[in-house]
Amino acid sequence: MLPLSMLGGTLDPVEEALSPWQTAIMTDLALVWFKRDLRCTDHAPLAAAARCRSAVGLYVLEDEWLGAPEWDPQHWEFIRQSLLELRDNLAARGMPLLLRRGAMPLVLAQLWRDYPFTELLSHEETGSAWTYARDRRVAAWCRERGIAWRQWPQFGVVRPLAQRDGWAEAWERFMARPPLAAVGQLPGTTTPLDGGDIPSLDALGLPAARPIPPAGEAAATRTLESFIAERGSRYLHTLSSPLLAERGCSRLSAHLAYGTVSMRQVVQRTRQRLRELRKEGSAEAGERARHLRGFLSRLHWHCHFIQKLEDEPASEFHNFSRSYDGLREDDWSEERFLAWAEGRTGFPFVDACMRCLRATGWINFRMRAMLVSFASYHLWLHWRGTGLFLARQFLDFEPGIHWSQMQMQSGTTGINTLRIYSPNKQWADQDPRGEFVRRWLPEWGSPDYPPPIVDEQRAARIAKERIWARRRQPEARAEARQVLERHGSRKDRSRTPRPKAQPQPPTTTEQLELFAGE
Ligand SMILES: Cc1cc2nc3c(=O)[nH]c(=O)nc-3n(C[C@H](O)[C@H](O)[C@H](O)COP(=O)(O)OP(=O)(O)OC[C@H]3O[C@@H](n4cnc5c(N)ncnc54)[C@H](O)[C@@H]3O)c2cc1C
Repeated sequence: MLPLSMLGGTLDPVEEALSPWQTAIMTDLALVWFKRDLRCTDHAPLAAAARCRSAVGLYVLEDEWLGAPEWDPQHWEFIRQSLLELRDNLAARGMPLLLRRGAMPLVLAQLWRDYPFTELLSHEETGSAWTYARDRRVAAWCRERGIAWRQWPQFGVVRPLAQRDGWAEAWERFMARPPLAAVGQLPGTTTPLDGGDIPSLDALGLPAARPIPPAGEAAATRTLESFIAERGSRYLHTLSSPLLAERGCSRLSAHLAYGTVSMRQVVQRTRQRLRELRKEGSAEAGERARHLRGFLSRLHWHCHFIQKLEDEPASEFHNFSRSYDGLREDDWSEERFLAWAEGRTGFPFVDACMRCLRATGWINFRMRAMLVSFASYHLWLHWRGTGLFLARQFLDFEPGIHWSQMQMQSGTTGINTLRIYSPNKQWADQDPRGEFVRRWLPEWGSPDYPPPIVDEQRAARIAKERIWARRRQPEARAEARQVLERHGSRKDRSRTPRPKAQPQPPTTTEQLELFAGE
């Protein structure tokens, strides 16, 4: 695999990613492999394909993905709708988009017989373990045939990253570069190739998906524009409430996860709006800008979290801090898990959040954190099992963010502030009139609604004691420093090394914020 990093420098990103000999052979047959980058704009592989003698697009519906434990029908439905639009957009530019189903690299081998491509062009992918393994197979297959596989980063994720220092500066350089305009004309091919159907779930014999929001590049642009122009004007005030966040958050996560918009487009559009607001100069403009700056910092987090999985792929399966191994592994209870997953724990706000998520495929950050905190602390369930279930519920499943967040909210990173959310305090804060609970939990207050599955105070206290027992150990403290060195944001670092007195566990179970500042 060629280590092509576009971070840094001032050249055109496509040229910059290619050495002179590579540029010289760009007159050959190219195959653009679309993965989680279903767009025409700011797409480096497509821009490179525009310079080739012939180019064809490919999307592979992989059997391995369909069988993965994190897969859900809604994921394919979003991709399918995006592909339908992408195929039209590429056809208008003269390039066919082929759809194939099967295993990689077998699909490539079959296609290569009819269309002997010399270049495979794609974005880098930081995905689940099976995608790393598949990419290694594809790389070997390409190498054996002398096919050049060129990959470009699509976020501010650096491959390979020697160390975290300087990462934020690299992110900034990447985001500051002008997005690549949508290519005007693509070379296409004269070889007759079967386009292949973009199959519905029904045609695949798979269960129907829950309703999803509009997919594709045009919908991503509309969503971004409505947020920047109007919906985001009170962003920070709406973030935490499941009632307000639905409209007040950007709702771009699925678009970012499937690449129907690039992170750089979102960052630059936000910055453009910030410049306009600065020119306006009014107090109202200043307030709007404050909210958009809060949004901008979350875009940075997106890549910060994905970088963790890029640097430590095993974090999908193992605790970031191995000192926490064995903490919950033997305590899985299918009964507690099902009560949580089906929204019948007897904690109305937890259950309403779960029902909302299951119906819509989305819920805001704070409620995701509360759902995981409740499962990991009060129900003492291991994050891997609950994380797979949530991955299926989230339309926006993004492995790098997901597994890092699952571990953060379960207290196994060793470096983050631990929060045990009190479900009842969250309810009082975020849904004081009970509107959200009534909407999603119609049986609440009736005899059909179950009593609490656990004693909240007691369960939180026991969880706290168990975590503290680990966290206090010298090995855990030593390991935390290593995790911080490898994965920590350098902003965190300025808060971290303060020598502190031995901390004492708090006595309240309200929104426990343990180890703040570690
Ligand atoms: C346990 C858990 C699992 C999560 N799993 C995912 C996931 O699989 N995919 C995913 O996209 N987000 C995940 N998040 C982060 C966050 O909840 C969602 O990104 C956000 O709710 C999506 O809605 P939005 O696009 O309207 O967000 P906005 O608030 O409008 O944020 C804009 C974008 O910034 C990024 N972002 C926002 N918050 C975070 C965060 N805390 N960490 C990293 N990036 C962030 C996302 O790309 C998001 O689309 C998870 C959070 C938790 C607590």
